Amino acid sequence: MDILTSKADGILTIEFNRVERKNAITGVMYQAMADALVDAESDDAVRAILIAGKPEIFTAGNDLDDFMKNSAPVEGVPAEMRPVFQFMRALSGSSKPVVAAVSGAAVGIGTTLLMHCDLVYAADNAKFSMPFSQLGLCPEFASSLLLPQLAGFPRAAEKLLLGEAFLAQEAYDMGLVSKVLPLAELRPYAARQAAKLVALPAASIRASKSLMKRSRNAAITETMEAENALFGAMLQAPEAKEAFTAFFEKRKPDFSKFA
Ligand SMILES: C/C=C/C(=O)SCCNC(=O)CCNC(=O)[C@H](O)C(C)(C)COP(=O)(O)OP(=O)(O)OC[C@H]1O[C@@H](n2cnc3c(N)ncnc32)[C@H](O)[C@@H]1OP(=O)(O)O
Repeated sequence: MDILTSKADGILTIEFNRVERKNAITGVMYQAMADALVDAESDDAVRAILIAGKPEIFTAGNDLDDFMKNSAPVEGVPAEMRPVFQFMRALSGSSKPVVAAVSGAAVGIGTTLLMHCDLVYAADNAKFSMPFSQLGLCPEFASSLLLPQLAGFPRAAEKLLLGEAFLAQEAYDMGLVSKVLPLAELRPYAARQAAKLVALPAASIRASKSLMKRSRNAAITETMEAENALFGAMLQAPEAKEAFTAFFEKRKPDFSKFA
C-alpha cells in the first residue's frame, strides 16, 4: 500500500509509503487520501488528522510519470473530479484539525498541502520546494495566494518563480511551519500535539478553525480555479513534456526553444 491509513485514539493517521519512488504521489494515492479524509469528516471518533511521510522523505510531489500518462483531459470527466482535486478539496475543507509532520524533501504539492494544514511540524532535515516554473508549470491549490500572504511577495517570488528550495528554519521564519524539531523528536511531538487536540472539546476546535479560515475561504476557492485552469493547460504544453522527460533522462531540461 502506497498510502497507509490508521485510526487510533481519535487520530486518523495518513502516511506516505512509497519510499522507492520518494513517496511521489499517483492518482491512486490521492484517491486513497481523499477517501480517508472524507470518511474522517463524518466519523465522530476522529478528532484530529496526522499526515506524515518517512524520516528521509515526506514526498517528491506529484508522480511525474503519472503527469505524463494520465493528465490529458478526459471527455465527460470534469477536471475537478480528478483524485488530486478530491484530496485537496477534502484537506482544505476539513473541519477537523490537521497536523503535518514533515521530514526530508517536501516537493511541489508536498509543500503546497502544508498551507492547508493547521499545525505543521518540520524535522531539521526537512527541505521544501515548489519547482513549478522549473517544470513548465505554475503554482497550484492556492499556493500563489497563501505563500505571498505568509512570507511576503519578494520571498514568495524566490520560491515560486525561481523554484528555490528552502530549509526548515527558513520555512519557520516564513510562517509555513509551526516548529522545527530534531528528526528523532518529530513524530512523537506531532503525535502528542494531535493527542492534545483530541482531548479538547471538538466543537471548540471546529469553531476556532472555521473562524480562523473564514476570511480567506472565498479567495482560496477563486485562486484555485484560476490556477487550475492554467495548470491543466500547462501540463499539456511542450515545456512540461521537456521538463518531465529530462527528469527521467537525468539531464537538465532545455527550454531555449520555447518562446
Ligand atoms: C499538482 C502537483 C504538482 C507537483 O507536485 S509538481 C512537483 C513534482 N515533483 C518533482 O518535480 C520532484 C522530482 N523529484 C526530485 O526532484 C528528486 O527525486 C528528489 C529531490 C525528491 C529526491 O532526489 P534523490 O534523493 O536524488 O532521488 P532520485 O534518485 O531523484 O529518485 C529516486 C527514484 O524516485 C523516482 N522519483 C523521484 N521523484 C519522482 C516523481 N515526482 N515522480 C516519479 N518518480 C519520481 C526517480 O525517478 C528515481 O527513480 P529511479 O531509481 O528509477 O531512477
